[in-house]
Amino acid sequence: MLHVRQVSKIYEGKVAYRALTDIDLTIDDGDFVGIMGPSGSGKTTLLNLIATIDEPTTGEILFDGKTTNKLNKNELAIFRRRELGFVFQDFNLLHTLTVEENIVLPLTLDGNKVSVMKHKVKTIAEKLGITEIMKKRIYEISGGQAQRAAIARAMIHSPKLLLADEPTGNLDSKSARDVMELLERINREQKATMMLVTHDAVAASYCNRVVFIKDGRFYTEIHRGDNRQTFFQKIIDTLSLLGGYHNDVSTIRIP
Ligand SMILES: Nc1ncnc2c1ncn2[C@@H]1O[C@H](COP(=O)(O)OP(=O)(O)OP(=O)(O)O)[C@@H](O)[C@H]1O
Repeated sequence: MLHVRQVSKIYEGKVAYRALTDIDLTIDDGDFVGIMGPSGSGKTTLLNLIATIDEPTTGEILFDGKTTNKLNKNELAIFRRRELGFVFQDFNLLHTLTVEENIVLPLTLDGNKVSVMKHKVKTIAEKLGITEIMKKRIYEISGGQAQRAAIARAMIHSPKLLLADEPTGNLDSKSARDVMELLERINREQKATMMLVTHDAVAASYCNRVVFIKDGRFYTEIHRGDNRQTFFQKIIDTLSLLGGYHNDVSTIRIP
């Protein structure tokens, strides 16, 4: 589905900064990929390039065979709205709207029929276990519920790829686990393809594989297999080899 080919990113400025160098990454349909690396290693840069929020300096990104960095502004807007779903650390929900209004927003923007929207909202709310909070406003719900609502909003148009940037970063460990279990279930049951950037080894252990980057370059990749506990341990071991993670390791959550 997604091919990142020899992608490099240099931020131009008074002093040019090379954030990514020769990154290759393939994401197949139904994959659940975690991206980890020390602070400043280029994770968000990579996510932004895949999300078409920013363009690579060299290299190309192919989505279903199409080079996304060659699309014009209009095509990009449609591509982002139809093919991608986004989940952020701070949820990015509109506080004065209800959960339901937030979730339906992407469909409203795309001019869907009211009856179709109602049906989709109901179905996704049931799937994500948030039916009882649909009429509440965002400031009335917990962080964990807000992230579920954000996932519902990101998934309502059945995107081909769901991108998440630190989706558990603002959650306590119980809510973080609930959110990751939810993402894992959506990945398994709906074969939804997902990529998430995280500092959290527990969150990463729910992925099928984790790609590590260091100083903007590919470092290594590990696969989950059957046992999440063993995978968690492998992630911790890789992070300690990677270095630059001292602060994070000291506050790491126990799975
Ligand atoms: N718009 C920009 N202009 C210049 N430099 C930038 C820009 N965005 C990011 N950088 C630099 O590129 C490097 C990679 O940043 P990036 O945000 O991708 O790292 P990260 O791995 O996501 O870090 P963190 O885990 O702290 O979020 C950093 O050194 C950052 O300062």
